[in-house]
Amino acid sequence: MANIARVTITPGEPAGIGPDLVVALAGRDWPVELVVCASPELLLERAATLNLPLTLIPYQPDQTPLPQAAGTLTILPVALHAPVVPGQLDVRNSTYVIETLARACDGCINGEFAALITGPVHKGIINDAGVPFIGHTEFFEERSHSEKVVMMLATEELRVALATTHLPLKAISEAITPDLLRQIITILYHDLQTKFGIAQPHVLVCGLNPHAGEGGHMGTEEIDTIIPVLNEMRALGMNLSGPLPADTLFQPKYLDHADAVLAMYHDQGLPVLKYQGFGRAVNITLGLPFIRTSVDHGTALELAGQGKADVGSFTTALNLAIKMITNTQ
Ligand SMILES: NC(=O)c1ccc[n+]([C@@H]2O[C@H](COP(=O)([O-])OP(=O)(O)OC[C@H]3O[C@@H](n4cnc5c(N)ncnc54)[C@H](O)[C@@H]3O)[C@@H](O)[C@H]2O)c1
Ligand SMILES: N[C@H](C(=O)O)[C@H](O)COP(=O)(O)O
Repeated sequence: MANIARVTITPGEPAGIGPDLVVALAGRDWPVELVVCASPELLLERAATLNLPLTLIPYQPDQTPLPQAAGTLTILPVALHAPVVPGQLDVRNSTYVIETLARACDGCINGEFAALITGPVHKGIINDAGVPFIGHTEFFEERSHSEKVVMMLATEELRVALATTHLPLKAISEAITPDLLRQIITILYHDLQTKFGIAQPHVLVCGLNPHAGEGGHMGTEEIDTIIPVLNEMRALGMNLSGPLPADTLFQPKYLDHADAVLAMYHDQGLPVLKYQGFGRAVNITLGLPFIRTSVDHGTALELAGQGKADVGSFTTALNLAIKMITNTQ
């Protein structure tokens, strides 16, 4: 990396394991500056609870970024709205969570930060506060005025992107339109090339229905929508296989010759990915004007403040963001 990059981190839900994981990140040196958008009191309290050393360095945007030394984090303060008890959600802190995401996102859009790494939020409690919130992916899409973004989760061995994200099952068929598929495939293909350095990606595309529709006898979305769009995109030079039956494509025979799988919906692709690599997978938002990676798990409220949370996915998310910064420099 030519210059030291400055990346920003949001710990997510304050009552969850996010703060534990952020404090744990300070257990080693990092080659980038880690600017955490969070309450300083929250991080110091969680470090004390976990008996981990932590010194917070005030964020100074005008200073040249320095690599983060073990035992420290750089802090961009965001005030809590209520005291935090690990494991106990408090609706009053929902807007605090949104404020951390907004500040970090805006800093990425204006070039202040080279990447954003997010800890887990609790979607339910944010909505309970009256703030409509589907997920980080959709929040950053809207805030950055991106036309469309793509959720992709990845381990060292497998990448799974989603055509639709946090939708109820009954809404999925209608959501999979030719325009959506064209947008998703274009972004996936482009970002595999530019952010992952794969010159000619090969993507396996799942069907929507059992047996990829069984020739139209178990659903017609493949014939009506997916096959025509894949043919169109192949004519543009993209290496796409499918639509393949989702129950049998996740085997080495197919995966060994592919760079990513495109699943039609959340629980078609993510259970396979998380079975294969939960705890070391990364959630990446493709199509944003900045790099955003995240953990593969949720808030795990029952583990907060106990020293039992595995920091593997957060560490992998940060390492991948650093690699992506290098790939795009
Ligand atoms: N990145 C995110 O913001 C994100 C991702 C997934 C879920 N969520 C949210 O998290 C909340 C809880 O979701 P859930 O219960 O379905 O999933 P969860 O990931 O919080 O928990 C699922 C299981 O995995 C365990 N687990 C999770 N992370 C762990 C870690 N780092 N170390 C050890 N064990 C871990 C939990 O103890 C639990 O048994 C929901 O509100 C959901 O929307 C957020
Ligand atoms: N769909 C993600 C998962 O299952 O891991 C998770 O809910 C996080 O999504 P966002 O990054 O959009 O919040």
